[in-house]
Amino acid sequence: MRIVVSGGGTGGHIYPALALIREIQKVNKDAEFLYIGTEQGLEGKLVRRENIPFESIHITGFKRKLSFENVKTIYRFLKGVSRSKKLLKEFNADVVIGTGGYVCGPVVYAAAKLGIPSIIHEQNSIPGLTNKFLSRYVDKIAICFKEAEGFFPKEKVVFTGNPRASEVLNQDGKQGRESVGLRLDVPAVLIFGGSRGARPINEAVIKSFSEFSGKPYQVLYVTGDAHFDAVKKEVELVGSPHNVVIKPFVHNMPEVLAGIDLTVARAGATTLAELTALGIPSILIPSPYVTNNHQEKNARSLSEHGAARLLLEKDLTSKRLVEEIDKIFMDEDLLQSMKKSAEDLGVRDAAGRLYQVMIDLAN
Ligand SMILES: CC(=O)N[C@H]1[C@@H](OP(=O)(O)OP(=O)(O)OC[C@H]2O[C@@H](n3ccc(=O)[nH]c3=O)[C@H](O)[C@@H]2O)O[C@H](CO)[C@@H](O)[C@@H]1O
Repeated sequence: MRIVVSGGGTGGHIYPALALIREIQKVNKDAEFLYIGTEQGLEGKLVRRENIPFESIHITGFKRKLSFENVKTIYRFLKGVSRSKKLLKEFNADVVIGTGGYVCGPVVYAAAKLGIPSIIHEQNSIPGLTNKFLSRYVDKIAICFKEAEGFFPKEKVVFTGNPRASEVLNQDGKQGRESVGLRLDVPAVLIFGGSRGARPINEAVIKSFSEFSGKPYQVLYVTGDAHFDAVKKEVELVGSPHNVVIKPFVHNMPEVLAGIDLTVARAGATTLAELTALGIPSILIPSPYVTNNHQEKNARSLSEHGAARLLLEKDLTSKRLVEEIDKIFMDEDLLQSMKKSAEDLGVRDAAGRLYQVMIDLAN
């Protein structure tokens, strides 16, 4: 099968695409892949690291306000469609899947216009602009939250879950801990703000450093690549406790997650798919800066089930952050019940389900 995958901008769209590719490679040695992304997004870097054939197109997103930029965006979209058509024909694609981000717009639209079977994968509980637009043209829409169903034509929707949930399974947590310098004998909390890091979380974490120093747990704090230098400067001023490990980005997240007892994170949909697949309790601080506040809705679907505790950014202080972590670590019953509730929500066979949708369509 010749498969074109497109998805970009942030890790939340790219990691599900990569997970899907890796899972298909395991079961179908003859499958061939072409990834179409942009040069500006994280995908150029992440996909090339995996030695997957990569082609790029130039595209930007629509501004919600009326502006001349939107005229340029329409022009880039049309140019992107024509380049995508050329790439799809040259590659002779059997099926095309978009996992989100602006770049999927022209690629998946071009596939639909050429009559190539097409799918979009919506990770979130509320879809973004690109997927809403594409839903009119594609053959199937794979979703990860039941709440997303109502936004799409009913007959096209299929619940698959997020392929990243399958990829994080069966990893070696001991190796994960050792790879980032965490001790093996003390509980560990991972704190990170999505694939790009989040300044409000960074600010609260740095202010918590003095409190962390006496705690019976250790902290793996991932700042996000772009924030690392600024954080390092501030940390030099306040000093870093011996039980806090600081990293700009973690490339082996599946392995690291396998060694983690509790997570503090934004509520990006792919992160949530990983946490539920592994049954990791979490404190979720949804980003209020995303379309239709979709992260809060993502987060509530876990917190209402007892799998996570919700901490809104407006209530985030260093004191509250440490209190929330302590509350869970000091109460073994709470920790275990959150673990179990998270596990109940995991869709661990998501990659296989999504691949099956692709096979059915291509045939
Ligand atoms: C600001 C924004 O628009 N965020 C969106 C983006 O989030 P974002 O890109 O942050 O996506 P997620 O939180 O869903 O996923 C992050 C991914 O990056 C990985 N990771 C993260 C940090 C790190 O150091 N190493 C690493 O590998 C995580 O394990 C996960 O696989 O896409 C998500 C999925 O559509 C959306 O729900 C989010 O609202």
